Amino acid sequence: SEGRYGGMRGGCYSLRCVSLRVYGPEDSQDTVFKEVKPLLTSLLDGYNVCIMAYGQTGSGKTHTMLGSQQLEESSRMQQEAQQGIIPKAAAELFRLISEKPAENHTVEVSVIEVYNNEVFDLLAKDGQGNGASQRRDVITTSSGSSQVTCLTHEPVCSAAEAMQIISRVLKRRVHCPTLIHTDSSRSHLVVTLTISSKSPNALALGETAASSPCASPSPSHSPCPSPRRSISPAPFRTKLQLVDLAGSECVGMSGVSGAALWEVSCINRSLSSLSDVLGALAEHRPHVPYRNSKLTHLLQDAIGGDAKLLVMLCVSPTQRFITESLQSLGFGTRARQVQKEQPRRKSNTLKVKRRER
Ligand SMILES: Nc1ncnc2c1ncn2[C@@H]1O[C@H](COP(=O)(O)OP(=O)(O)OP(=O)(O)O)[C@@H](O)[C@H]1O
Repeated sequence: SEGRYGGMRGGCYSLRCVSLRVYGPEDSQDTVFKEVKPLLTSLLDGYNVCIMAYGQTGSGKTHTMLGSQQLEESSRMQQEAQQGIIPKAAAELFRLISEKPAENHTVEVSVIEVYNNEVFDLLAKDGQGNGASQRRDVITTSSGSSQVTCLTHEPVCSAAEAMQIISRVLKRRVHCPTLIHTDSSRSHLVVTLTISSKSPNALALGETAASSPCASPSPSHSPCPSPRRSISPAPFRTKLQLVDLAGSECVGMSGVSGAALWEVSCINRSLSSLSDVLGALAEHRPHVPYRNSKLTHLLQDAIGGDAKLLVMLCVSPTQRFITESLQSLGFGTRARQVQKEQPRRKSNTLKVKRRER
């Protein structure tokens, strides 16, 4: 098979591993999504969920997470079949919500890019109200969780609306052609769907959700700089984090230079920090170096916290990339060695805390 992925169409060029399962080139996006789907039910049951795609540059992470973007002339059904995990998960989430009592759940979307070890809010607007990504800080709150300050959250009432917003800002994500991949993403992308669920018995202790975002369509912002404590009844919130990591790459093979070389070095360093964090968690080390990179600080709760985490490994089937493939499989092995604490239900957590008061 060919050694380059960039620009090739029609076939499948990656192996995608979900949990202990391996998907080959003949497996469709729908088949892969079937594995992911049951996790989404957990969101409405009160759990945080994170789905992350990891692999070398050009191995199919964006294809897996977002899907094919070159299908303008194909039918709606073909387009839907080619969608990746993000649009399919958004559709499934709203389908699940439609089965629940009306107006019990509201959804907000936020989109973050981690580029050159800086966090950018892709939904931010400038002083004139025009879309312009803004740099943000990641902080650790008093409860020990990580939070992006002043992050823009846009309320959405359907999967189509969520995808419209995401597609609009994806144009701002940094791309650069390399010898391996003509449209290579140079940043990590984190799309978050935050679900606020009404729970009449719950008292908010820390995070409070914006009230009925669809009734008031203006974007809200996360607390700036730290969350306020409230004792008024409030919905509990769960997060679906969908992460398309930038690809690990060997500088010699990608043939980049100048500013692009600095990008590669930032990508490789942040991915190696992610691997170090997994190593520290797997070995139960007392110190986990979350703060060694913005990426790991940002994803701290998903990697080491109480979220349900699914890592999708994208691996090239070609012999030319055997070293990179082994490195990716090593990353997957580390991820599997992490004994995460039992995922915690947000609704239960609030009720337990309430009883303790
Ligand atoms: N399973 C697949 N089926 C069909 N096409 C695929 C598949 N996996 C990857 N491709 C194609 O291969 C090319 C590279 O894939 P993609 O952009 O997803 O790589 P990537 O891992 O996100 O790369 P980078 O890290 O450099 O951004 C794209 O043209 C994509 O459509």
